[in-house]
Amino acid sequence: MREKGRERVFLSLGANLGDRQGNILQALQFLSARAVVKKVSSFYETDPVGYDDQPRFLNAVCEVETDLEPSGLLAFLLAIEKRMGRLRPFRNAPRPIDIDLLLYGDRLIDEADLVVPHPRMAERGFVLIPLAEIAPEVVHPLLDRSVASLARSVGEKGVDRVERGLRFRLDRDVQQESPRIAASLTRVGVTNLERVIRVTDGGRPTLFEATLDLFADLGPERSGVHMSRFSDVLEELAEAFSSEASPDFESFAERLAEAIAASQGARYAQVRLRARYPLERMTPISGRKVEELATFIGIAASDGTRTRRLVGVEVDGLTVCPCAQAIVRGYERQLLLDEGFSEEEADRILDLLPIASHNQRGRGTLMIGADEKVRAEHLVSIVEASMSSEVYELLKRPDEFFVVNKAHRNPRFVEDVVREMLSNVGLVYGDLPDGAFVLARQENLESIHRHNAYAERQGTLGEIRRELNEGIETSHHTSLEEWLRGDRSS
Ligand SMILES: Nc1ncnc2c1ncn2[C@@H]1O[C@H](COP(=O)(O)OP(=O)(O)OP(=O)(O)O)[C@@H](O)[C@H]1O
Ligand SMILES: Nc1nc2c(c(=O)[nH]1)N=C(CO)CN2
Repeated sequence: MREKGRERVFLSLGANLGDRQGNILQALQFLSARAVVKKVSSFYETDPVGYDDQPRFLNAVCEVETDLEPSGLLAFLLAIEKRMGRLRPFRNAPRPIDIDLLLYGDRLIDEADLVVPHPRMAERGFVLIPLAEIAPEVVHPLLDRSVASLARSVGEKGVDRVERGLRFRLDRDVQQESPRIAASLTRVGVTNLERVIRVTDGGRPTLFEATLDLFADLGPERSGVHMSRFSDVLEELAEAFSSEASPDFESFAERLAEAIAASQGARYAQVRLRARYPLERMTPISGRKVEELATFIGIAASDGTRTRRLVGVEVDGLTVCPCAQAIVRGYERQLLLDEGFSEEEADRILDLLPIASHNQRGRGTLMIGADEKVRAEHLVSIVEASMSSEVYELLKRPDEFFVVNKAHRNPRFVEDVVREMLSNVGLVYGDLPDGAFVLARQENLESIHRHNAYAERQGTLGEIRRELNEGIETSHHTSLEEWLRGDRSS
């Protein structure tokens, strides 16, 4: 957004010596050191005006925002020209770069070394045609005519729009050639692509810094995917999304997977997205509002006709080791017996008091794949309820005691946490079909070891329900990849 009262400033750039495109881009880069370049027109190849016996020009126009006053800006432009090797052997001589100040808001300046609007702009097609492209409605303050109208008057003769790019001949499309070894590949693509994406959460558009992995499959007959198309599709979609109502991370991933399948001509495309999401929470005892960040995960896969999607979360919590707690309890019981307490008294005392153990930060992951909408915020609560205790960024003393006490009353191994998650999912999502998918994972950063403890269950809700409700062990655990690729009716 333009700051209130800030004037729109337009510059023209021209070059007809050396690497003309490189020179204009270099000048724009230098300009960015003291101004914000808001818009740049296309590049135009133009007939020389004034002194004919010289090479054709490359011209462009840009709009900048700057806090430099006109005289300071002119000095800056001249300094850039000089820095880029501009000599002035005679008027209208060929030059690696020329930067003119066309318009500075509505200001009229007529000084010895600066005239604004630029005195010759209204008769120059190489200025007006690119200017009309980025600011047709702007009015020339002396002539009181719009740029579009001035451009129409001078016409486009001798001003030809050119594509930017390095000149090279693409004789071969290497990615489309046959590979030496004809094996198909399961997933090929880009990982760790970082982008700011916009999600309209409840009508309010919010920016998220997301990390994306984008994949397509590759047939045995093609040597490669089109890497650049992955991010092309992403940019287009990110733009389209900003104007749409209430999509979420999973639908972003879903549309992206569909667009990748189409753009790559792939039979299978997969998108994995992670973003940090702020959650408003309340501390347990002091009731203070705190904001916490959880990791939201969106995964989608498309075969061009059908798309499967998952929503997931990754949440940190606290787990207390049941094994160490049992050892401590046994030790304390003996101490009490040695002090003369009866067995009954010792057990009563130990039932009453919290028992020490080692505890650690655990990372729980829960993902659900279904056509039905599943809210990631709800999954956060399921994961937290499955550990010994949830954790908080900020705790007052009574809150701290609450967490420590709760955790020691609920000792859990990684296996317990995963099983709790499965049971809680069964409880909360009784209405989801058997074909829905669940991944529950817990990794504990053990405090008394250097290694981590890990447990995981993947499977369809049907498989999990058969075990939980009917006690029938399912020998096959449908994996995430299988579910994403396969038939959901299982
Ligand atoms: N609006 C303006 N933008 C840039 N330079 C200007 C402007 N008004 C006056 N000048 C003066 O013109 C001088 C010569 O400029 P320059 O050598 O770039 O001219 P040119 O590009 O060859 O010709 P033209 O001015 O017709 O584009 C600059 O040193 C500057 O002081
Ligand atoms: N086509 C074209 N002709 C010119 C140009 C220019 O940038 N493009 N600049 C000039 C002096 O500023 C003189 N003539």
